[in-house]
Amino acid sequence: MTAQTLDGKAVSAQIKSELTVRVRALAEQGTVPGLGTLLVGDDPGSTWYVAGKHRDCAEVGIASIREDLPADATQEDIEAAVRRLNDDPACTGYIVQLPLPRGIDTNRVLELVDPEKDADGLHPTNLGRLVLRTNEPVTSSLPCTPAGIIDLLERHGIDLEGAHVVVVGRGTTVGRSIGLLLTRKAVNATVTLTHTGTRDLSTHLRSADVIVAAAGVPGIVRAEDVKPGAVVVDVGVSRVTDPETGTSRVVGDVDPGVLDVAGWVSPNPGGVGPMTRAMLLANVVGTAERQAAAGA
Ligand SMILES: Nc1nc2c(c(=O)[nH]1)N[C@@H](CN(C=O)c1ccc(C(=O)N[C@@H](CCC(=O)O)C(=O)O)cc1)CN2
Repeated sequence: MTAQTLDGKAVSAQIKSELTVRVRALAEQGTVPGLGTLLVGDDPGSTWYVAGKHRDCAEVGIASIREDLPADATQEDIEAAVRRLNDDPACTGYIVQLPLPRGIDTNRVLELVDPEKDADGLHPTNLGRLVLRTNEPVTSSLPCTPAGIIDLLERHGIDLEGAHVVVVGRGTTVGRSIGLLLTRKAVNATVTLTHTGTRDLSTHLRSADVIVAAAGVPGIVRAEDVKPGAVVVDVGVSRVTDPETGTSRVVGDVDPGVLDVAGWVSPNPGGVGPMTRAMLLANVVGTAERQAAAGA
C-alpha cells in the first residue's frame, strides 16, 4: 500500500481563497482585518515564520502590524509591546511569536493578550471556552495547528465520528489542545493523549485509526506501530545536521516506512505547516468580523 497524501498546501490555498471573499465583505462595511506580530530577538526560524505570516496577510488583503524587539528586551519592554497591540484599533488580532528568549516569563506575557485579539487561540480564556462549551458553536479563536489538522482531515473526507485518535506529545500548541477540539460533539472522536511517560506507546499506536505525531522526536512513529490503512498526521519539526556535509534539514516524527502501511499521511513539509498558517489568517478574519459586529 502507498498512502495517499493529506495535501496541506492545496487545502490552505483553498482556505485563503475563501478568506479573500470574507475580507472583501468586511471591506464593504469599512473594516480591514489587521494581524499584529510581536517578535523578540533575531532567531532565523522565528524571523522566517513571522515574515511568512505577513506575506500570507498580503495575499488575502489583511493589514500587517509589526512589533519587533531586540533579543535583550526586558519583561517590561515585551509587556509594553503587548499593551500597544491591545490598544491599537488597526490590529484586530495578533500573536506573540514563540519561543520568547530565555528568562522571559512567557505565560505572564501570553495572559496579558486581550482574549478577543488572541489570533493563536491559546489564551487561557479561549482554551477555557473550549473546555466549557463542548456543544455550542465556537465564537472565539481556535488553536491554529489543531484546527488546521481537523480541517485537513475533514476536507479529505476522513470521518472522525467515533474514530480513535492517538496523539503523541503533550505540548500546549498541539498535544494538549487538540483533544479539546476532537472531543467536541461536532467532531466526536475518542482521544488518547500519549507522552514521554507513556508505557508501551506501540500498543496505543497500533489501536489508532488516526495518529497525530507531535512529539518533536524524529521517527517516533514507526511502520510496525501503524495499523494498515490508518491516517497519520506528522506535526514534528526537528532540525537534524548531517555530520558529513554539515548541512541541516527539518525532519518530522513519522518514519518514511509508514507510507507503505498507512492509508493517508500528511507530508512534512507541505502538510500541517501551511494549515497552521491558514488557520491563523482565519482567526484574524474571525476577530475582525466579531469586532465589526460588536461595533455595528
Ligand atoms: N505564536 C506562535 N509561535 C509559534 C507557532 C505558532 O503556531 N504560534 N508555531 C511554530 C512556528 N510556526 C508558526 O509560528 C510555523 C512553523 C512552520 C510552518 C510551515 O509552514 N512550515 C512549512 C515548512 C517550512 C520549512 O521548509 O522550513 C511546512 O510545514 O510545509 C508554519 C508555521 C513555533 N512558534
